Amino acid sequence: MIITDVSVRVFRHRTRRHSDSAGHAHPGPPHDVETAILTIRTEDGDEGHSFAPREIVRPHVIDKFVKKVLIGQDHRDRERLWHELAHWQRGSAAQLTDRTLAVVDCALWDLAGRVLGQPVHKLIGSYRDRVPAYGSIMCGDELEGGLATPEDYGRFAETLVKRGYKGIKLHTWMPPVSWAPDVRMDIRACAAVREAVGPDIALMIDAYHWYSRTDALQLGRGLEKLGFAWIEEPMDEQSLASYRWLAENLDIPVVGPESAAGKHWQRAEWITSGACDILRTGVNDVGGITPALKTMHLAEAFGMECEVHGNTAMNLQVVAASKPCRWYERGLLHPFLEYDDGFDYLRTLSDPMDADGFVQVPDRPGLGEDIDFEHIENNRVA
Ligand SMILES: O=C(O)[C@H](O)[C@@H](O)[C@@H](O)C(=O)NO
Ligand SMILES: [Mg+2]
Repeated sequence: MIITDVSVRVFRHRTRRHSDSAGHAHPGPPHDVETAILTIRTEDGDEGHSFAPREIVRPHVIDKFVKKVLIGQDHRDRERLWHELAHWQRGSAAQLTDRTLAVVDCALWDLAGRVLGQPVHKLIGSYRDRVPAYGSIMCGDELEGGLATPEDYGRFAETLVKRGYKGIKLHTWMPPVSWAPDVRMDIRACAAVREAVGPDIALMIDAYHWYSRTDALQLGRGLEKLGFAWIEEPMDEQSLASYRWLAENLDIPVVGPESAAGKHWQRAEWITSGACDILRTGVNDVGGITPALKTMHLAEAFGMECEVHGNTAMNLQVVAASKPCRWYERGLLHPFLEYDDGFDYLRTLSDPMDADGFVQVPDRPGLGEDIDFEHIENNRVA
């Protein structure tokens, strides 16, 4: 049970996803990227793993904070270890981020699942073994036949419905796209998708994240006419007052916060301030599975739904264990990319979706990732 080591391996893998200057993903030629795998090991030789960008688990962070809290401790004490690590954030000179808390917490949950031979959602106390997915489309671009026009979005949405999705979320155009942001273009893309898929598919938008209150209001009013299920992150989430104002002035549900700092404590403020109609959490956004579950319980206590940000095995485990959550966010998707090709360091998809739009939660132990350790060793860079 006692943790004896925390290690990081950095390896190279191929992808066609490229990040733009605002951090949003777009398709491009295949290229090599580096990813890290954090491993927590016990005296019994048991191991738990979780993936992260290499900077998130760089030696300074692992040696100065993570090892100090974890080494010599009982790996099953996730609640205490999470709080002890979180308390190091205040004095870390902003070096210990919620993302690092998340990768450590996920590796501890993975370890517990592997030791007991159970998927994480069964350890938590599962709610379901399969979850409905919405297709989360990448931000718009200026690629011929990509996501450059409202008609491109409409055509792609038709493809997603044929694939089985019963919900679709549009990330519309944002800088560095030369003419973005543009509320009218956002509404035109949403209208083209509604026209293409008909009234029975749930549609949502995740818009440019720095609109003014009046722009966000205009966008929301336009989406109400199209029967959209929610509007997400149309303004800077640091302004609670702006979201309270928007939620008061719109009928379409406002979802949030996704990127606002403060973990489940900040999400309590959004609920009590009336800043959202549907709450939002995400394992990487709030510091792990442990605080993501706390957020779910908050939402339930206030009679609210709570949607989970992002794909990946750890978010799927939270969705599977949570009644307040309606969807699994499967993406990001683009006409030029085949999402089901997965990653070359995982032997199988962590979130396989059937023709009816349901993702089957893997019954593999832990987070459920089918890790190809041979690929990792053969492509080690550190
Ligand atoms: O903002 C981003 O980097 C992406 O849009 C990403 O977070 C996306 O997954 C999202 O916002 N989903 O809700
Ligand atoms: Mg979002």
